[in-house]
Amino acid sequence: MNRPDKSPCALIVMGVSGSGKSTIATALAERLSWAFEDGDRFHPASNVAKMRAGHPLTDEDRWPWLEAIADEIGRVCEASGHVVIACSALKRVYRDVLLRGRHDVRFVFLDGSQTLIADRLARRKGHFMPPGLLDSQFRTLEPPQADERPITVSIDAPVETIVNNIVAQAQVRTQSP
Ligand SMILES: Nc1ncnc2c1ncn2[C@@H]1O[C@H](COP(=O)(O)OP(=O)(O)O)[C@@H](O)[C@H]1O
Ligand SMILES: O=C(O)[C@H](O)[C@@H](O)[C@H](O)[C@H](O)COP(=O)(O)O
Repeated sequence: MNRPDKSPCALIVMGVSGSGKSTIATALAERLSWAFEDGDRFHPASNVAKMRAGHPLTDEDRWPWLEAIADEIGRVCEASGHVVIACSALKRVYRDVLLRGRHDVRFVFLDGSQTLIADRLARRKGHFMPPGLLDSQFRTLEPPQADERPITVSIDAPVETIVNNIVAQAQVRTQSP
């Protein structure tokens, strides 16, 4: 018998660079009155320097980063808190590291074409991640499968519409608008 799904204590907004993770996660956290965490802050400086120099990360680069985010999820959830985290979580094995077997964490997959995302990245200012790494991001991306119970939303819409679509699927309590 499937274990009943607990209402989530954490939502991980995932997708390739430029898909809108930080933007959507911030707006979603505000709508839900949950905490927001940008997964980028858990990177060691060496990872940021590597990406800034135009080199994709390897699995070995990502394990400590993913474990640090999983630790934060555990801290928040064990304290009965709630958090929206922006984290690319490109591969299924990365998502397994983040979950640590929990049933009260769900992934929100920001789904969009490479063309649309490249256009948005071309206009983004002041971020360390070069648009030239987008090809590598899509090559690495393993879209979540049905058994991962993702909340999948198209990014080809205004931010508020995307947030509404997430809330409608996530079965979370919201502040009255
Ligand atoms: N729904 C949207 N419509 C239009 N522009 C968006 C939307 N979501 C994000 N953006 C813009 O796209 C760029 C990438 O968004 P960002 O949140 O930085 O993505 P990520 O955190 O996944 O790298 C930013 O310049 C942001 O302002
Ligand atoms: O390779 C990865 O696993 C991801 O790219 C990740 O390491 C990086 O933190 C973000 O992608 C930063 O860039 P964005 O904020 O543009 O996603």
